[in-house]
Amino acid sequence: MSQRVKETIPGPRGGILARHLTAYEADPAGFLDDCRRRYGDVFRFDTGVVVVTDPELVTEVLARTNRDSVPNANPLQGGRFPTAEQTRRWMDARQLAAPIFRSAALPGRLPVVRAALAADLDALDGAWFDPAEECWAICVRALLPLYLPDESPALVDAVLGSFDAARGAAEAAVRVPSWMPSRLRRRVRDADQRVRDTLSPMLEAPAEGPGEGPDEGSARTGTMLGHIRAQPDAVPADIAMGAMGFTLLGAIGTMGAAWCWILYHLAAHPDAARRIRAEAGTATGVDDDPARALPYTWAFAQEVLRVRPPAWLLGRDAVTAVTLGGFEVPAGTAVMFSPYLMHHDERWWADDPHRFAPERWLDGARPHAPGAYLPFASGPRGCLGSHLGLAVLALTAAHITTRQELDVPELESITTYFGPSTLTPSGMRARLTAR
Ligand code: HEM
Repeated sequence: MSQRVKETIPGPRGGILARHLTAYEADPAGFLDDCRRRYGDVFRFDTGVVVVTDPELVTEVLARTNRDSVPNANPLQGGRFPTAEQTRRWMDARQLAAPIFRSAALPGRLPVVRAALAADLDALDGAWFDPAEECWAICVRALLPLYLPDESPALVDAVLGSFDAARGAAEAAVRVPSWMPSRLRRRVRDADQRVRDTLSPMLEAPAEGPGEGPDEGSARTGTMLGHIRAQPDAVPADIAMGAMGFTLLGAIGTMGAAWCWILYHLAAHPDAARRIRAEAGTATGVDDDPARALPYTWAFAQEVLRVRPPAWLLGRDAVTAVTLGGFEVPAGTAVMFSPYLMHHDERWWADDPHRFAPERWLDGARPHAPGAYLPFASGPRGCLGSHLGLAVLALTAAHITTRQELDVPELESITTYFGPSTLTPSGMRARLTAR
């Protein structure tokens, strides 16, 4: 990499987007890939927006998050950067929540997740549904037993409401980032408040009953609520709220979208589905170590996240000027990167990245250049629940193939929607019927 700081980042004057919005919207990934071929691995995309497509540089940006960049500013907060104090408190909440999601903690937790998932999948029996509508609630209900000892329809509703409001606002923000209508802002704020109002009494109530006392707060088996209560020092309310509410909210969009793509690829690759069925039908120790007990199913989930990474476009906002690949990137620039693009770039993959091939993950060797597989991002703000997320996807594939028949008609007419926050299948109908 050249150490020389070049003066301008390549790309047309004034940026690409203003004059090519229609072409971009028609095929966002193809358009970005075309820019990459034309301008190189660092190109100027729009005023104040730079796209980076080299995995080494992307890894560098992600590793420096919280130091010289922050995750993209939220237009709902007027596009302001979080303050250093806000970031510090979120990192405290992350740290508090982390033991619940660690892979070593899965054996104690996976049975409840699996049971919740199975109940929802079985409840769909015989009905036609659009996975891109059902997936969010299914994921919240699958994760909720990790948070609370009892069911809480009120929290499920509040979390889904908040997620829905944020998603609606993200769609609108694509076109009106700087003057987000106040109606949308209010809707998001109200929905967010409902989550807080639902969670606050739970966090404030004295511990009582099974699953809530300090004994149940063990990092191995307890719920997030028990874990927070078991802390030796009282946890400040905003940090408890972050660990309880915002980790759950952070999971839904990506988990839900990935869940849809699992169904799609099971239907699109019947040979893979048969192999998963055979593996899951005889597997033992799934709750202890699903990656080891279900190696092919796990590889299938990894491959689904490769071909359809839900977070297909991510970014960081530079809070200080940075040098990237020899270019000077001024403070305030949004540095974007696309896991989707990197996952399909022949330069970074040992075998044809355009082929759906779970086997590429099986022989233990990494099938890609370092940093080229990023479904969970990386660095200090990477995904907190990556192992759990993969486990939920593998368990979904295992349950469906062993217990249900999956029908997805007209596969060829299903398209990929490159949304502002996630990648989802569009025009998909599915039916699960008990075997
Ligand atoms: C297959 C499922 C999942 C995928 C593909 C996924 C993907 C991601 C990605 C790409 C990010 C980084 C976003 C960025 O860099 O701006 C992220 C962040 C996050 N994820 Fe996941 N995720 C999944 C499941 C989960 C689960 C199960 C949880 C926990 C219950 C979770 C909790 C979080 C949280 C809290 C963050 C925010 C991290 C921060 O800002 O510090 N995710 N996820």
